[in-house]
Amino acid sequence: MKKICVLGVTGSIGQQTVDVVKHHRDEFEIVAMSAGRNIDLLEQTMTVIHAKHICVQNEEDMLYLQRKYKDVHFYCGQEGLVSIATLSEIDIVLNAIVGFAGLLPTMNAIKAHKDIALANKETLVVAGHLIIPLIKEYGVQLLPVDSEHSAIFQCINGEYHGEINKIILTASGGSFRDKTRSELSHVSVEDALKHPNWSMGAKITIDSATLFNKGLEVMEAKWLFDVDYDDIEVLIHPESIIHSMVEYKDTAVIAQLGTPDMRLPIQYALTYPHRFPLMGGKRLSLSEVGTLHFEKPDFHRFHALALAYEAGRRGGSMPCVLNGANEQANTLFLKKKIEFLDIEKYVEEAMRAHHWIDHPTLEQLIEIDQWARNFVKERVGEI
Ligand SMILES: NC(=O)C1=CN([C@@H]2O[C@H](COP(=O)(O)OP(=O)(O)OC[C@H]3O[C@@H](n4cnc5c(N)ncnc54)[C@H](OP(=O)(O)O)[C@@H]3O)[C@@H](O)[C@H]2O)C=CC1
Ligand SMILES: CC(=O)[C@@H](O)[C@H](O)COP(=O)(O)O
Ligand SMILES: [Mn+2]
Repeated sequence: MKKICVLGVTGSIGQQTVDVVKHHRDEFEIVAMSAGRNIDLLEQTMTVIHAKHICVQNEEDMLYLQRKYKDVHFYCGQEGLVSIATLSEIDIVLNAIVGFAGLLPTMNAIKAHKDIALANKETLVVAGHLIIPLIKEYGVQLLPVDSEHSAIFQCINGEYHGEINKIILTASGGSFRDKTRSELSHVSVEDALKHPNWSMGAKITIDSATLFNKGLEVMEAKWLFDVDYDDIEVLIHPESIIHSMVEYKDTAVIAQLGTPDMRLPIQYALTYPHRFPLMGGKRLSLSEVGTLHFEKPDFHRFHALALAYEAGRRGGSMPCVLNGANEQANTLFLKKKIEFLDIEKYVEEAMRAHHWIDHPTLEQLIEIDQWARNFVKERVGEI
C-alpha cells in the first residue's frame, strides 16, 4: 500500500488524483491532504477520502474544522503544509498546489526522504538549482505529473542518458491560438479561460493562453531531463494528442500519444514503473482523429515564450522574477485589473528592472518572488 500526501486536493489535479485513488483503493491510501480556501469542496472530499491529517490555508478554517471533525488532525498555513508533507508514514507527496507556495513543502518533503510526484511546475522553475541536487542527495524519486514531462519520462522509460538529441514539447497554443497579436489587445477573461483541449485551474489556463505555461515547461524540462535550452524545442500541436517527443542522436523520434486526460500522468507518477488500468480512460483512435497538425511557434506573436527562454538561459534569480511577476500579473488579469497583453509587458519590465544574482538561496528566492510581485502591483497602482 502506497501512502500518499496530496497537496492541493481541492484543485483540478487534486480532484483527479482523488479519482485515480478511489479506483485503486488496494494500492493507494491518501493519509494526508491540503486545501487552500475551498472548505466546501474539502468537506465533500473528506466524505470519500478519510485522510487523518488535513491542512488548510487559514487558521479560522482550521479552527472551524477542528470543532466539527474530532478524529482528524488539522494544520494550517505553510508550516502546516510542511508538517503533513513530512509525516513519517507518507511514502510519496503529490504536489498539486499552484504557484510559488508549492516550493517549501516540496523541499522539506525531499529532506524527509519522500518521493515527489510533481504537478507544481513553479517549484522547478524557480528553484531547480536547489531541488535537483537535493533529490540526488536524499536519493528520492522525482516523478513528473505535467503531461508533457510525463510523456518525455515515458518515452525515455525513466532512464536519463546522453543519447538524446533534443526534446520536443508540444503546445496547444491555448485559447487564442488563431488570433493575431493585435486581436489579443482586448480579449476577455472569460474567453481566455476556454482552453481548447484541457479543463484546468484558472492560473494555468491563462498561462496556456499567454504561452507562459509552455515557457515554464521549457524550464521544467531543462531541470527534469538535464538538457540545454538549445535542445528543447516547442512545437504548436493544436490537438494535444502527442503529449511530447524525444529525438535521439540517431534521428529516431519517440512520442507518447493519448486522448487528453490528466489522470494518466497522475496515475503513472503513482504507479511507476508499472501501468494500471485507467478507469473510464478514453482510448485513442487515430482513425477517428484523422489528421494531426504542427507548426513552429512565432516568438513575436508569443512573446512570453521568448521571455521564458531568455529567463531560463540567464538562470540564477531570473526565472524566479519571471515566475513571481507572471503569478501576480495573471491574478490581476483574472481580476480584470489589466489587459491580456499587459501580463507579458509587466513580466518583461520586472525582468529588466531586476538586479540579477547567481545561485539564489531559498531565503533569497522568497525575497525575489515578493519583489517581483510588488513590482507588478506598483506598476498597476495596486500598492
Ligand atoms: N490542471 C492541470 O491539468 C494541470 C496542472 N498543472 C500544474 O499543477 C498545479 C496545480 O494546478 P491546478 O490543479 O490546475 O490548480 P487549481 O487552481 O485547480 O488548484 C490549486 C490548488 O492549490 C491550492 N492552493 C492555491 N494557493 C494555495 C496556497 N497559497 N497555499 C496552499 N494551497 C493553495 C488550491 O486550494 P483552494 O482551491 O482550496 O483554494 C487548490 O487546491 C499548477 O502548478 C499547474 O501548473 C500541470 C499540468 C496540468
Ligand atoms: C495538461 C497539461 O499538462 C497542461 O500544462 C497543458 O499542457 C496545457 O496546454 P498548453 O500549454 O499546451 O496549451
Ligand atoms: Mn503541461
